[in-house]
Amino acid sequence: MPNSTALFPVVAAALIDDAGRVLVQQRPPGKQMAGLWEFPGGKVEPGESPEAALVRELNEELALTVAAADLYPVTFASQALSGKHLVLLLYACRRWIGTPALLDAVALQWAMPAELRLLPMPPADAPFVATLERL
Ligand SMILES: Nc1nc2c([nH]c(=O)n2[C@@H]2O[C@H](COP(=O)(O)OP(=O)(O)OP(=O)(O)O)[C@@H](O)[C@H]2O)c(=O)[nH]1
Repeated sequence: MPNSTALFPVVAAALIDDAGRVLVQQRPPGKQMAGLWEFPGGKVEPGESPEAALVRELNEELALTVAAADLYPVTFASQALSGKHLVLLLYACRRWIGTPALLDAVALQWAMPAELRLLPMPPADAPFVATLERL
């Protein structure tokens, strides 16, 4: 019989500014992977499309207004995480309304993709950095 592992869908955005920098945020204490730098995003709720989830998360976490049509699929990661199986979908986004606000994370920073290599990030994100460097 095949193993049944619950899929855990998560969406994340590489917000890219005019200088080619990408926004990352630092996870707060008390959350899983606290202190690590990640792409803004979060879990896809039941009944939600990935794009709708990311539009919602960017508004909840950063107070940004983003159109689903401005989210471009880039790549994904697939790995076991805490007894479930994480499927992490990365989108690129170059258009949004507003200025990123610190509503959920402890810190935000804009970094060139090559600079992301210096930041501690969740294991699933490491291949994303190489992909963003090639974008
Ligand atoms: N947002 C985000 N989550 C990531 C990334 N990489 C990665 O492994 N994850 C994992 O994906 C999961 C996302 O959960 P989350 O806690 O951010 O989601 P959420 O905002 O919906 O959570 P909450 O409602 O519990 O606060 C976490 O286990 C997180 O560690 C990433 O780059 N961005």
